Amino acid sequence: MSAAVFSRTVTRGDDGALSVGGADVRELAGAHGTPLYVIDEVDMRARACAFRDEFTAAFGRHGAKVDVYYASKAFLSSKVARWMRADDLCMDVASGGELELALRGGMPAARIGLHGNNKSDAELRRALEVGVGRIIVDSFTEIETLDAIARELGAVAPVLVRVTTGVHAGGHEYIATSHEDQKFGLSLASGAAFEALVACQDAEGLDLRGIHTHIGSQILSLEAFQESAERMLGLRAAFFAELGVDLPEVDLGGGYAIRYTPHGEELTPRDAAYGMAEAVAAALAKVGGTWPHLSIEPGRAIAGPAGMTVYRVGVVKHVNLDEGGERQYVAVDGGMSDNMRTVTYGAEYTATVASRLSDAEPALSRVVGKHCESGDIVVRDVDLPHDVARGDLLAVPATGAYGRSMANNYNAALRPAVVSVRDGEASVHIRRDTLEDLFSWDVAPD
Ligand SMILES: Cc1ncc(COP(=O)(O)O)c(C=O)c1O
Ligand SMILES: N[C@@H](CCCC[NH3+])C(=O)O
Repeated sequence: MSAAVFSRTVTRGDDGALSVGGADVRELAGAHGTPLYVIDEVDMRARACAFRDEFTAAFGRHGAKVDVYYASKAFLSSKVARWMRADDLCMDVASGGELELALRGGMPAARIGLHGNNKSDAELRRALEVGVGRIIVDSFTEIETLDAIARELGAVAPVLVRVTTGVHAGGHEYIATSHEDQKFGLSLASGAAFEALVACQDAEGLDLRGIHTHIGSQILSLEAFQESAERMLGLRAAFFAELGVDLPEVDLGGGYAIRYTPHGEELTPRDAAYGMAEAVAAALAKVGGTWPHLSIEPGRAIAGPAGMTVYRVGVVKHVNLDEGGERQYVAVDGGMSDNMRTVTYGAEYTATVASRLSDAEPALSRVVGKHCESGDIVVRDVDLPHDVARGDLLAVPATGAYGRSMANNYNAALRPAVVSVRDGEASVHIRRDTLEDLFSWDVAPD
């Protein structure tokens, strides 16, 4: 078993079966069906608390405050919102739907930040009506629109301006978000970010609280975060120099890398916290300014390692390779409908037989789904025992983030359930789609 990749309560029993949170995966699969996303509650909440505590301690040494906003796009259910509220985190939502789920779970609106590069009028209005703590404005159009809606409602919208710092970082082009040529934010280099700050400062319906940046996702390098912190504080210092306004808040986004495979690497909350606190201290020493109230937005690093997907093996094929040798194709009962990350970003995962021990020879294997695409791959390369067979359970670790939240109904697939486990008890967060769900979306002919 790839112990380093599975969540902290995962163990393998004498009969070879995995258990998580004190529950046997065979029983979980029997009770809830497969594919099944299983969240280790202890692990996920420990990760959330580690970000909270390490950042509080690292920035506290400088007398500064930090809030941790869990980036709910990684995985959201109202139960998760309840955990985050109980563990004193705040929450980042990226749509009206995520906002409603966060509120449903009891997350106080004042602890919610609303993101989005193209928020609708209805989303902005709703955010103001419920009183979200911050709206991260992403364009001049949004600044104008939000100002108008706020004034119409007799409200003042607390805003941060999303800044594109030009730092290129992230595990894949599609998840890098702070280089110039992409859709998010307002450019630091072109002066658009500065101009947006002035526009927010001048708008009667807006209360300019500060600046935000998110450089990308699955980032290992502290240097990228350090560079972005320095550029952000430089912008804040320039704004102070020109307008005499000391922006109180700076949000440095999420993006901390996790380990997906035994040879993968991660950026731990501790290394991230102390690295970033030192970076902010160094930047302030260089560009000047008071310590702002900081915030960060980890998503993947809280939810990802805490989750696994349990599949049932259906068909196993052995295929000859051009270069010699063979590959074992292990087809499971899900695929690109429950894990879009392999096909979208070429993401790497690992897998293990979860229902028994095997002393068969390892075989070069590829775990594939049941969809009508040859790119429907869950795990591109992994050693699995040569006797893996129909009926076995397979567990793929580190699928807690961007698994269920990016799941889809391709080939009219029924999206899997999500359960969390703790002390042997399972709790359903999201139930499996049913045929009735499919029929309810389909408008049948008269
Ligand atoms: C604005 C913003 N904040 C936070 C995140 C969370 O990123 P991650 O899950 O990599 O921590 C994202 C997604 O990349 C994002 O777009
Ligand atoms: N969905 C992406 C991360 C992008 C997050 C949102 N900015 C992933 O699975 O890696």
